[in-house]
Amino acid sequence: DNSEDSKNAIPEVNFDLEGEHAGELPSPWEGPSHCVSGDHCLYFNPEGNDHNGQVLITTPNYAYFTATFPKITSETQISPDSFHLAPIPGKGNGFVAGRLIKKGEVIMQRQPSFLVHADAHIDMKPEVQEKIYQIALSKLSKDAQEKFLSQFGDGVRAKIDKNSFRIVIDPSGDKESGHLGVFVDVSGFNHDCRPNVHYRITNTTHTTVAVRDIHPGDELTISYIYGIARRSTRQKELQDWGFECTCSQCTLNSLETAASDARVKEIKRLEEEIEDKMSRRGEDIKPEMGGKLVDMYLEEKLFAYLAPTYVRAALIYSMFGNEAKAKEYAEEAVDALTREYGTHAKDIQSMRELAADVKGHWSWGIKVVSEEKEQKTWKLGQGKGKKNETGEAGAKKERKIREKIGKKAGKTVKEAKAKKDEL
Ligand SMILES: C[S@@+](CC[C@H](N)C(=O)[O-])C[C@H]1O[C@@H](n2cnc3c(N)ncnc32)[C@H](O)[C@@H]1O
Repeated sequence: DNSEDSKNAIPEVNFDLEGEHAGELPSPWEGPSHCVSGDHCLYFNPEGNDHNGQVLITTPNYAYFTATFPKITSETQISPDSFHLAPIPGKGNGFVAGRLIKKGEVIMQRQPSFLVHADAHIDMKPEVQEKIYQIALSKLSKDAQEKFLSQFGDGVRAKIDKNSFRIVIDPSGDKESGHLGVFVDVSGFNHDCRPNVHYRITNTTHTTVAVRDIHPGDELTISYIYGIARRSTRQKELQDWGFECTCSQCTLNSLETAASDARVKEIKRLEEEIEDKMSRRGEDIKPEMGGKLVDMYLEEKLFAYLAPTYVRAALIYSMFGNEAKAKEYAEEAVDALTREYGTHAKDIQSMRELAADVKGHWSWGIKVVSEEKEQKTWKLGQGKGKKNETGEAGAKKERKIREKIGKKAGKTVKEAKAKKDEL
């Protein structure tokens, strides 16, 4: 039917970039070549991904952002023959370790082969979408096309649904800038609620890192969801992927499941309590609270989410003047921040300084000092019946510091929580 065809045809237009970044798309990015509804056009980088090509379906401004992102080159990845794709009972294929992969090793770093603005993926008319997706795919190398088509899912759209990662393109975090990125080599990772591999996305670079030692024959897994949740919540979230999770944590017996759910609940309760106390000048905070939280994370095998917990524990122990524990947790924090957020993680410099010189850190002993001061104030108050100014000024200073810590710890936790939006 000709009229249907013309309705669905994608116009071949010579689209002049409009708006803020008109005409600025840096080489070797090409485009736009095909434009569809809502300003969404096709862009292409033939040199991307080792000359296998990268396609992008988005608006001119997001195309500009994406094309200007620097590539991460500082981290190395393990050799590709350290793991291989193999059938995994009940899960299709998955990655299996061929040698011992040590905690902290970077498994792989990739750029997306296919990147589409989430609105375009959701709203585009199916017939038009199928056509522009086919045109986009045809621009990639034969090898990349084969890898794309061998991914799980029926048809291009379903493959994007089941294999893409959510990427926020605008550095300011604007939600409108959500894109779906398909990394053909990353698609082999199956899900586990207690994964041994953590992934992070910086700009558009996808990095996977081992969060514990992975032994030969073990499957390499990532978590598709935010894992610090009770089993029923996790299962519900995984319904979007169309499978019932049978990971080690989801198949615990009923007693063990109850214990795990209770621990998750207690972790959340304690985190809220610490945050609350920190925002109120650390009132009633106990030095062991930070350590207890770390222990519960480890017991619950939450190895992919340790960084904010170690940061908080290190700061609390330092505040209470426990040099050995502050140093121990600060060192763990540096490693965990590197794994989970990369070498430029917020807090990493502060944790390095704390580990290197606990007593020189701004947090050192502030809780001890304030308690001594409080006592002094109390004694003076008893004797003379009036307020002690030094004590008040000290308390004011401490309140400021405490607010700073509260914000710091709170922010890192929120960042971890934001993870659940990914994938
Ligand atoms: C990104 S793909 C992972 C690779 C896939 N197994 C394959 O053979 O290509 C995602 C799909 O793998 C399957 N899968 C992933 N994790 C699973 C799990 N824990 N249990 C069962 N199926 C899983 C689901 O069908 C899911 O939609």
